Amino acid sequence: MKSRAAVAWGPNQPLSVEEVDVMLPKKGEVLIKVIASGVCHTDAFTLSGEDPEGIFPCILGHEGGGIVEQVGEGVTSVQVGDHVIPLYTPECGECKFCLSGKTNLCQKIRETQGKGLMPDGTTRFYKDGKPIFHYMGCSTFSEYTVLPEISLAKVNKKAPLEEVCLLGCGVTTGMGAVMNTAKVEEGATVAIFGLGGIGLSAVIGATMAKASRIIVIDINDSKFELARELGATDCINPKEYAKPIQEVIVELTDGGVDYSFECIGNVDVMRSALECCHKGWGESVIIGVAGAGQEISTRPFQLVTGRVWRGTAFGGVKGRSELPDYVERYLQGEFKLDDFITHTMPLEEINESFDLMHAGKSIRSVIHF
Ligand SMILES: NC(=O)c1ccc[n+]([C@@H]2O[C@H](COP(=O)([O-])OP(=O)(O)OC[C@H]3O[C@@H](n4cnc5c(N)ncnc54)[C@H](O)[C@@H]3O)[C@@H](O)[C@H]2O)c1
Ligand SMILES: [Zn+2]
Ligand SMILES: [Zn+2]
Repeated sequence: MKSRAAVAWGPNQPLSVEEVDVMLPKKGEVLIKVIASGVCHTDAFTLSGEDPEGIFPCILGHEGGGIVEQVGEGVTSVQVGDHVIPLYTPECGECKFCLSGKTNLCQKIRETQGKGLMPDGTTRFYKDGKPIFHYMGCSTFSEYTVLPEISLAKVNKKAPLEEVCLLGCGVTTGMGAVMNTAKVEEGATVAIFGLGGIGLSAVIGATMAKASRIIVIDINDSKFELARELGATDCINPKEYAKPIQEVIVELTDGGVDYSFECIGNVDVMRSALECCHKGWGESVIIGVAGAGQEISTRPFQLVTGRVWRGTAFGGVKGRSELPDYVERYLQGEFKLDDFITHTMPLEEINESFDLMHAGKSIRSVIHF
């Protein structure tokens, strides 16, 4: 079938909105009509050519909300008309990782997904007979897209897909990192580096966890107003200090914070985030994705003296079994999503969303199909 899609023909080129052919879903696959998709920094990262897994041409987008249009052979967990959120971290429920109960990193289709292909090793997108690759198993910058059944979370139809699409990546990642990965407890002190969609969601998570102090750090002052509204208690711009920002935070907090979160993808900031943690117990969680080949460093003594360094993908959330509950909590008013949506636009204007992101003017742009 025909579909409008924003095709990334190569790194560092604007996306090209055109008509592509989408093949019908095969065994275990589902065709969905995408209603809305957020634009995440990870899309920009891949488009920049810095992502070692980036394969072109591809259709980017991984923060979507859609409606099941057609199911392939053997699909039983979703049916036509169901509202779904695509998952770049699937949940098969039967691989070693799913069965461990210790991680959300299902590996069932990892190999083919990383190559931009469906589990059978082929693609469902073509242009003039030429294959176009999938992206993160989602490719939500297309009006129609095909996903494996295990990569779909079925959610409450009452939730507006134009908003809960953000739960497909950014908001869940930030909130989950705080509540699931770090398990921030009431009264804890928290530092959050970077106030994009991820960092601001971490602020929401910290507020929900009743952290006593939420220190946010960004080089763009314009991010502070919303951060404060969401519960940040101290806003710090590192540009205003001559000394390393970790020293500033350690002084401010009588020895360091209980938890810190890096939501930028900058390895130097990752070091600051670890070193602003309290001796003996402080934990730092890396969320940001650094460029290919980059490495983190610190003095091992930082860890010997009790600090913990860890990372998280998709906030540690198991998509099929746990994401629907995030949607319910949103519907019950526990947190808002419209605060994050600074811009909406049709697919035809998608390149503008990348410009806004690079200029630091947006938190999230959402594409409406
Ligand atoms: N681990 C995961 O599962 C996961 C999921 C989604 C996104 N990510 C990654 O998280 C990161 C953040 O994504 P986003 O969409 O929120 O990005 P974004 O670009 O919207 O926000 C980044 C923020 O960091 C600030 N910043 C940049 N350099 C800084 C510095 N040196 N010190 C302080 N602040 C600085 C920017 O001003 C901006 O406000 C990206 O690296 C993205 O790839 C990870
Ligand atoms: Zn993302
Ligand atoms: Zn699995």
